[in-house]
Amino acid sequence: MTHHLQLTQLVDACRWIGAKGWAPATGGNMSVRQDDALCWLSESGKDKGSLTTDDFLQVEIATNRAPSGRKPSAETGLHTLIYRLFPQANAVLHVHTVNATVLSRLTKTPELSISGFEMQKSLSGQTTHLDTLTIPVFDNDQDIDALASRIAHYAQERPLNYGFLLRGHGLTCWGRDVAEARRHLEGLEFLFECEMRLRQLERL
Ligand SMILES: CSCCC(=O)C(=O)COP(=O)(O)O
Ligand SMILES: [Zn+2]
Repeated sequence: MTHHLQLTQLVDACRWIGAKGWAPATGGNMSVRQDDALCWLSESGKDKGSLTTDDFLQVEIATNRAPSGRKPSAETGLHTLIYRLFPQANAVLHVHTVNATVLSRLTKTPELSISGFEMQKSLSGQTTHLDTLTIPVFDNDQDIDALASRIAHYAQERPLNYGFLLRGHGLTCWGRDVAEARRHLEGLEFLFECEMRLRQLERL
């Protein structure tokens, strides 16, 4: 599928994310890969629920530079890191959901473990609720280069699939195309909601 079609699908995904309330107050950023060298990233500071194709900027994956001179997302360095680390990743979605924000703060350890849910199978490669899903949780950082280095270091040591949490900040996830990235986002968010509700009820 050409990147033009993927960009149209990404715009649809952004509207869906906005309607879900997962990108409040300009939070979140989204991208698709064009090829090995370039991706299209949302412009910084815009309401991500009402973007058009004109609100996406071409960015060099190797350098984070935007040839247009316009300002791509403040979190450009995380998108390009994912495209460098995972050649099969072609779409990246970053959202500020309440569940991701709160659960990442409740998780004091470097990883969130989730098991026992049928919906784990919404994530590619997962075949049973009996497996334990491991989602890394990285401390948030305003220094995106430093944050990207920590994530790259983690990926050298441990499997990094589907996505990661940024503590007190949100979820970044990806897929082979926009449809898979959307499914991973919806599946992970469902699992986070279940985990949150279970924890609340278990404290009663
Ligand atoms: C009020 S959102 C704070 C910045 C952020 O975390 C985000 O996801 C949006 O930043 P961008 O530069 O992509 O608009
Ligand atoms: Zn963010």
